[in-house]
Amino acid sequence: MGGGGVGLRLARVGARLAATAGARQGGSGPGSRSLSAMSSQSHWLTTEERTQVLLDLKASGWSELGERDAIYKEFNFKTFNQMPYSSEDTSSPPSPSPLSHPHHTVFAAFGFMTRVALQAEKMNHHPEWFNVYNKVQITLISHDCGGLTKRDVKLAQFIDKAAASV
Ligand SMILES: C[C@H](O)[C@H](O)[C@H]1CNC2=NC(N)=NC(=O)C2=N1
Repeated sequence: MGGGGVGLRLARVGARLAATAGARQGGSGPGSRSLSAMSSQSHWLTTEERTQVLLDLKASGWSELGERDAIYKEFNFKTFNQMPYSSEDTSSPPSPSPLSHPHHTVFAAFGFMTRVALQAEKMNHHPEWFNVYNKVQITLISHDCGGLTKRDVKLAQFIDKAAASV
């Protein structure tokens, strides 16, 4: 997918300028930026940072969404990472073996999503995602900023690590 087009780029620049203008306002009376605006502003990427991280993220399978300033990636799990019986259980595994069970991929996707969900809670930054069986589609965007920020990059990097360790 392309870079989002001129309209989106202009919207992004507009959002940044608005954030900067808010920051310049300062003060504590009405019209000054809120605490959340202050913290979200610090999450914006510089143009240089953005170029570099997007290169890295695209190399690992993320793409920019056309309609919003967000990134997207689809994960398909094939490996089995979670036994549907206790690992302490010394009895023989259920038959047929979970390794050959068509649903083993569902457990892998669940394990992955659980890790990501815990990290998202820790960061107070949450993915938009869709899961069916072994497929997980993820969109990352900072809703409060209306675009891609450092928080999305950090979460994307965590997600890639979590997927690799399933
Ligand atoms: C109230 C709460 O802090 C906010 O809704 C947080 C939660 N998680 C979030 N996640 C994302 N991706 N964007 C946000 O703006 C966001 N805001």
